[in-house]
Amino acid sequence: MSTLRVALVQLYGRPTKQECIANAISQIRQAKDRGARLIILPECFNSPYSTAEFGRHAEEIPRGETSQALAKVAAELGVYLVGGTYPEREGTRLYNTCPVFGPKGELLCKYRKLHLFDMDIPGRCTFQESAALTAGDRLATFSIGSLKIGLGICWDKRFPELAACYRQLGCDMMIFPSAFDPYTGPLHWDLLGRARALDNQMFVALVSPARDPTTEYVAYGYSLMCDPWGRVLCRAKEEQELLITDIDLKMCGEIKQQIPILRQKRGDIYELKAMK
Ligand SMILES: NC(=O)CC(=O)C(=O)O
Repeated sequence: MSTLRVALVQLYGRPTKQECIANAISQIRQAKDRGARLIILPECFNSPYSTAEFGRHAEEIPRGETSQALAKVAAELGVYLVGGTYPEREGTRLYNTCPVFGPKGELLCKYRKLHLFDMDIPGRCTFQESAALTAGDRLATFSIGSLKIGLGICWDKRFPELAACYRQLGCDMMIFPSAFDPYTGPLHWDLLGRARALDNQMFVALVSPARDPTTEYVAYGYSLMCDPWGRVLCRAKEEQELLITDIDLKMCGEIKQQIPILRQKRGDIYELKAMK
C-alpha cells in the first residue's frame, strides 16, 4: 500500500443522539462511495460539547448504541472507522473516548483523552472538562497494513511529548478528533497540526465538528490533514463537509532520509519515554 484514501468528516450536531448517529452514517456511506478506506469523525459528534450534557449522553464502549451503530457500518462497508469521540461511562466515571473499528466491525482500540480541556480565557472561552470527566491513562495505536497510527483528542495536541511518544512507538500518522473554539482556532489550529506533523515527520489529521453559532459551545471547523513536511494537504471550511484526501505513504520514509532529525536525537542528553 503506497497511498491511503482518507475521509475527514466534518459534521453538524443534530438535536438528538439518534439524529447525530444517522447524519454520521450517511456521511460515512458517502465517504466509502468516494473510495475512502480510513474514515474519521470529529470530537463529541453524538452529543453537545457541554460538561452538563456528557453524563446524559454517555454510554459504555463498545456496548452502547453509538458503538454498535459504528461497528455495524464499518463491517458493512469494510472500512477503518475512527469514531470521533463520545462520552463513555465506566462505572461511576465518564471519559471523552475515541473508539476505532476495523473492517470486520471489531473494536481495534479505544483512546481516552489524556489531557482534559481546562481553559479559562475570560470573555472568550471558559471550559472545564475536568469538572465532569476523568482523564485517560494510556496511549492507543492501530495499524492499517504497515501504517501505524496514534490517537489523541483535541487539547492533547498542545502536548508535544504525546506526539513524540507516538513517533517513538513507530507511528507515521496521528489522528486528533477535535473541537477548538473560534478564538483559539484561528491562532493555534493550523500551527499545532503542522508543528506536530513537522516535529515528528508524520501525517496529522485534525477533524472538527462544523461551526454552528446557535450551540452553547461553538466549534471552529476547518478540519485538515498535514503531511510530514508540515504542509496542509486539504482543509474544510466552517460548514458540514466531507474532505477526501490521498496520502502518499512513501513520503514518511523519504523525509526521514532527507531530513534525518529522528536519527539525531541525543538520548545521552535528554530522554522521552512512553510509559503505557
Ligand atoms: N476542545 C479542546 O479540547 C481544546 C481546545 O478547544 C483548544 O485547545 O483550544
